[in-house]
Amino acid sequence: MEIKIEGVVKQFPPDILALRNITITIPQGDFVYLVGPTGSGKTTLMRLITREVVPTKGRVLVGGTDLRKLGMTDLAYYRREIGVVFQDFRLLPHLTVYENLTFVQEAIGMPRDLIEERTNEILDKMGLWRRRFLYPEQLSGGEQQRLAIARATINCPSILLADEPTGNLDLQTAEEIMKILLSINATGTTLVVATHNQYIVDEFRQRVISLRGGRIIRDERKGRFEIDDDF
Ligand SMILES: Nc1ncnc2c1ncn2[C@@H]1O[C@H](COP(=O)(O)OP(=O)(O)OP(=O)(O)O)[C@@H](O)[C@H]1O
Repeated sequence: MEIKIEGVVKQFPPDILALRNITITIPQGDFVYLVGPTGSGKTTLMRLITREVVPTKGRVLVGGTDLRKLGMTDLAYYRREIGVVFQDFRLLPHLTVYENLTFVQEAIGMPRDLIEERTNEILDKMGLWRRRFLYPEQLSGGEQQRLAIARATINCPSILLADEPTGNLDLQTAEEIMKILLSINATGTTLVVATHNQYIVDEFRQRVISLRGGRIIRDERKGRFEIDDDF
């Protein structure tokens, strides 16, 4: 599903302009880093795509559908197409690794035998098989993020949004997470990754959209991190 953001302004009350006239197209299968200082609008831009944020002006089209026009039922179906990963993992603490994965499939009415098959497959792929009966707090940061990515992708979303996915991880673990995100992208999933991690952006070169004060100041294929000195 192509993401098209057209002339979007987002104002939060009373007068915070989080996004100012944003226009971008992200084709299906793209890999995009969103970079920029704190408060530049990265998270708000991602929340446009999940429709947690509705534009003050302009529109957001995903797969040709204007998100503003989605009713409750269609929105719920639409959101199945979007996986989300956060810096703080947001796993369910009272469920095991295995249950964190089955839970999201049960929620969309997946048949039990398929749930079991897909859960085992992804546990294996993410190197979490031996951890399957542990609880999130018993995992390392990298393992928790692998589990969060597994959970976000197990229902095969078209788009994966990752907000600072390597923020709490050391460099080696961050690299490992990036390789997983790139392998997911290689299967055709669109990736949008907001990050402050210069090393990762410069090491795994992809499209870089740079925001400053709610505006896009740069949009480059195989871009670099490059934060100006005046910020
Ligand atoms: N729900 C909200 N209500 C009011 N203001 C908000 C809301 N969400 C975001 N903002 C403001 O919008 C601006 C952009 O915030 P946003 O979280 O998108 O920035 P960011 O680039 O993701 O920052 P960070 O790198 O710290 O995550 C900030 O000034 C923020 O305070």
